[in-house]
Amino acid sequence: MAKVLSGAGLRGQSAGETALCTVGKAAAGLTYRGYDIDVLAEHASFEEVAYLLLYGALPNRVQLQDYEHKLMQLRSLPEPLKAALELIPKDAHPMDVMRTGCSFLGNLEPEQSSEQQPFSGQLASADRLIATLPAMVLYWYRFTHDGVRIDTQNSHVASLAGHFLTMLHDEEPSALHTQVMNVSLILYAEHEFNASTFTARVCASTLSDMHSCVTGAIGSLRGPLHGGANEAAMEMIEPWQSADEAEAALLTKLANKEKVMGFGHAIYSERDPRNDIIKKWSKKLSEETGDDHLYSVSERCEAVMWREKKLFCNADFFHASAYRFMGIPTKLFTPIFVCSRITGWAAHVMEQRANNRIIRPSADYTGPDHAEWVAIDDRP
Ligand SMILES: CC(=O)SCCNC(=O)CCNC(=O)[C@H](O)C(C)(C)COP(=O)(O)OP(=O)(O)OC[C@H]1O[C@@H](n2cnc3c(N)ncnc32)[C@H](O)[C@@H]1OP(=O)(O)O
Ligand SMILES: O=C([O-])CC(=O)C(=O)O
Repeated sequence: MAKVLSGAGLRGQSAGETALCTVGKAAAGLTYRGYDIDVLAEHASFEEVAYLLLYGALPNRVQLQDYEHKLMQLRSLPEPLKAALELIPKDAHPMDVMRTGCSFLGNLEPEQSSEQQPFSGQLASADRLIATLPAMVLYWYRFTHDGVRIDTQNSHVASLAGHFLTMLHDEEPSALHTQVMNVSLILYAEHEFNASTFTARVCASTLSDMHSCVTGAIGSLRGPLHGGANEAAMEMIEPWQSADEAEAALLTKLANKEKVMGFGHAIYSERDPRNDIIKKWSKKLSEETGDDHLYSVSERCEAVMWREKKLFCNADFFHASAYRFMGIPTKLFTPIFVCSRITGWAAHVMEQRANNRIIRPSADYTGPDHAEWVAIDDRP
């Protein structure tokens, strides 16, 4: 399943060790701490997966209840953070809001660390970010778009999946929507040395703080070649009213050598194991909402891309339609990825710190051998 990897972008080079995740390994595929992604998506809650990644093992019933309770208690945003979020303009991108929110929280509640106990507060900071990142983006979104100041504590909704949708829609989601959101958060939680996680690890390797690592990672996730692809995929498919229209438009894109967002992967060669899972849920939501074209447009895109280019849907493509069926605005798609991947990022930061050496690769120099100094007045 893994590609033959070579060339630029550090592709195919091991940049360190991890016990958190396998991606594209023969006979292993995608696993979190040894647990298969299909099994986790079928049986686990996002909170269980977060606990597994951060605390090292699946929680028992009491540990899970305690953890859920703890995350619920941590949901409130400090007043100065709310005030800062209210200053961010409505047309800002929500990923930039999250980047600022994370960084601002780092000023208000810096990660605890001392000479005697370096990074003693790392788990507390990670849990606080898991609990507040959904609130940060939705507090800002609802304030700037709907003129309301939402209650981010939301103490009657236990799951983070339900909490997110409740803050967005002002009503508790259906069991189906809570389940799909829960699965989505599990699928996005962790993926080895992807670009944003590697950003976090590089930052951690300088012995920087958790909020700096996560702020940097949010910036890396934002781009359309990484997490931003779920939004770009939605923007692409949204105007297409039928599968035939989608096929014609896609063929034109390919003829023009355009990149098609939501397809291809740096590591997987034939399939992204997360796609089958989210695709199944997208289909279910399409049936539930009475959708008459978005799912069939998406399916046709998948067929055309495979037929023409042997390119397959990555995790992002069917997330686009699934989120749309749940009434989630496109610009909140990548922020949901953040709400999930914070678990993987924080686990990697802690893993890097536990066996650290500053990450500092070399470069192949391609500039001039020797340049003669020219006085400023003599320069062309
Ligand atoms: C959750 C995630 O972050 S998953 C990734 C989300 N990103 C996207 O969906 C963006 C679209 N996809 C891409 O840009 C790429 O497939 C990436 C960034 C994911 C991986 O990049 P790479 O590892 O460099 O891709 P790879 O080496 O397989 O590319 C091989 C060829 O296929 C082409 N290709 C790869 N993906 C696509 C695509 N989505 N559309 C069109 N052509 C593509 C490349 O342009 C390249 O062609 P070339 O050799 O003529 O230059
Ligand atoms: O692994 C990657 O390069 C990108 C990806 O799918 C992820 O981060 O989930």
